[in-house]
Amino acid sequence: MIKQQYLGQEKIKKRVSRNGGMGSRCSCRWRRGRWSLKPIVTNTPLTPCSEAALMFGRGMRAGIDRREQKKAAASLEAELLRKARSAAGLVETAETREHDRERKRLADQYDGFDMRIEKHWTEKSLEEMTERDWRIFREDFNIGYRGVNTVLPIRKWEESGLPSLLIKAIDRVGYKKPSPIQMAAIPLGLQQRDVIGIAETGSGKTAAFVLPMLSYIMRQPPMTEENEADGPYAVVLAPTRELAQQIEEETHKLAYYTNYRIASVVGGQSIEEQGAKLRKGCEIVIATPGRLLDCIDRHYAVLNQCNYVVLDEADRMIDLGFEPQVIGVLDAMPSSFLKPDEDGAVLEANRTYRTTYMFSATMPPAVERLAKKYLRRPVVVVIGSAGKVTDNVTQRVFVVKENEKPRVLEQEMESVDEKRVIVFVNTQRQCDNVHRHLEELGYRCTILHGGKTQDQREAGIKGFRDGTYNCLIATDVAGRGIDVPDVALVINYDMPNNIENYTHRIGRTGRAGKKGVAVTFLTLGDTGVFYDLKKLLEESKAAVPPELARHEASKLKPGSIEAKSRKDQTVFAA
Ligand SMILES: Nc1ncnc2c1ncn2[C@@H]1O[C@H](COP(=O)(O)OP(=O)(O)OP(=O)(O)O)[C@@H](O)[C@H]1O
Repeated sequence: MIKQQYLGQEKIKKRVSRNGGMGSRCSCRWRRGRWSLKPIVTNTPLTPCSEAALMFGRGMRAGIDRREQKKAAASLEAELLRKARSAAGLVETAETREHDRERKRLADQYDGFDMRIEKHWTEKSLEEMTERDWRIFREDFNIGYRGVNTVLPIRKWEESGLPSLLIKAIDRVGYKKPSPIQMAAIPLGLQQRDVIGIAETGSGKTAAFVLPMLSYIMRQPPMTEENEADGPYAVVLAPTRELAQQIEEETHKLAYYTNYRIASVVGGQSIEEQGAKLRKGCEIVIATPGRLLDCIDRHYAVLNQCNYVVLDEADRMIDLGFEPQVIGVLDAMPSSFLKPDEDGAVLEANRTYRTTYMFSATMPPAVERLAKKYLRRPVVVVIGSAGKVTDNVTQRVFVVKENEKPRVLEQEMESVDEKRVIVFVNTQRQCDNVHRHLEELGYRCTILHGGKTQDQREAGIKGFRDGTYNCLIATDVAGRGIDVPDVALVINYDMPNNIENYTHRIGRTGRAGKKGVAVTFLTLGDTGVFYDLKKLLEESKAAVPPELARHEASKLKPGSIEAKSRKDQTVFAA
C-alpha cells in the first residue's frame, strides 16, 4: 500500500466474477472410486435465487402473499416426500394418504390460528386475556415496570380484588375506572409488595396507596382497647401539612364504609392534643415526619404494630431535609416484619410483612438511596416517564426582565375572569408583593407560605377551594400534592430553582384528565435551570423561547465540563 502510494505502482484490479448465475456452486459426489464435481445451475434469470430455508418464525417471508408461499411450500414438501418414499422403495398406501391429509389439515389449522382476527382486550373476560393482550394493555396505558414483577395490573374496579366496602366507597366518590397508576400499583400493594410509584401530577397516586392500605387494615384484627396501645396499623408520611390533610380527606372518602379512625399529626397544631388523640387509638396516622418523630420521642406515639408505610412525595421530604426524621420513623417500626432480602425469596401468603410504598412524580438519587435501605425488592412502577409533565398542561415560557414581571402578570391575568389561578413565587416577601399588586387590580386573592400560622394557611386553602378567592399566591409550600379542582392557570412568577419543583408546580393544573395552562416568567438570573427547562420543554413538545434556546447555559448541563473546540483554545508559544 505504502509502495503503491509513493512509487505509483499500478493497482492490480481484482477480477470480479460476474456470474450471470451459472454454475457458481457444485455438487460433490464419490463416483466410481473418485470424487466428481457437477455444477448446480442456480441463479439463472429463470430460476429463483436459491434461498436459505427459514429456520425461525412461522417459515414465511414478510411482504409476500402467504397463500402463494404456502402453496409453493406444500408442493415442494409433497414432491420431496414422494421422492424419499420412492427412493426407499415404499409404495403409496391408504395409510400414507391419510397421514398426508392429516398433516395438511394441521398445517391449515395452524395458519388459520395465526391469521385469525383477535378480539381486543376490552372485549375479553379476565380468563381470556393472553400474554399479548396484557402487553397491549400495558402499552395502552403507558405502564412500565422495573424489578421482578409477577402481579398483573387491574383493568376495572370489579376485577381488582378489593373488599366490597372499598368498591362501594369508590363508587360513591365517582371514580368510574382506575387511573393507570392505580391499575398497576393497587394489585402490587394487595400482594404486600414494596412499590416505588412514579406517575405524573394529578394522576390519582393518593388512591393508589390508600386503597391497598385500607384493604391491608381490613385483614388485621379489629382495633380494641387491648391492642390500640400498640399504635396504628398504617402510617403515611407527607412533606407538608396541607398535603397530609389532603391525604386525610381522600382516606376519609375511601374509608367511608369502615369505621376506621384517622389521625393527622402535623406541625403548627398542639402536640398535646395530637398525643391525646393518638392515645385514644387509631388505625391510620397521616403525618409530617418531623412532628411524628416528636410524638414518638415524647412517647405520645408508638408504632409497634405498624406494617404499612407510605412515603408520599418522598423526594420533597428529602429536599426539605427530613431524611433523618423519615429514617427515625421507619426505625421505630418493628423490623421483625421486614420481608426477606434475598433474591428469589418467596413471600408466605398468610404472613404479614411490612409493605412500603414510595410515591412521587420525580425520583432523584437521594430517594433511591433511601429506597435501597428500606424497601425490599421493590417493583418500580413508572407511568409514562419519570419527571414528565402531563400532556394536559400547555406550557408557555416568557423570558423577561425582573421589572417587567408585574406588567406581564397583569396581561396574563386579563384572560382569567373567574377561573382559578395559582401564582407561584420563590420568597415570602415576593408573595406579599404580588398579593398586594393583584388585590389592587381587584382580584380575590389569598396567600399561602411558611410564614403564615397553620390556621391562616388552612383558611387560605379552604377559601381558595370553596371559591371565596379565585387566586392563590404561594411559595413551594403549595407546589406539591395540593389538589384543588379546576385550576385553569398556573403562573410561575418566579422560576423555581430546580426542574422537579417546576414539574410539580405546573401539575396543580391539568389534573384528573382536565386541561390547564402554565405560564413561566424566566429571567437571566435563572440560568441554573436553563438546561433542564429547555430539555423538558422539548420533551413535552412545548415552544422553547429563542432567548432560552440560544443561551449558552441551556446547551450544557450545569457542572459538566465543556470540551473546548481547538480553535477556541489558546496555545502559548514558549
Ligand atoms: N380513578 C379516578 N377517577 C377519577 N378521578 C380520580 C381517580 N383517582 C383520583 N382521582 C381524582 O384525581 C385528582 C388527583 O388525584 P391525586 O391528588 O391523588 O393525584 P396525585 O397523582 O397524587 O397528584 P400530585 O402528584 O400532584 O400529588 C383528585 O381530585 C382525585 O379525586
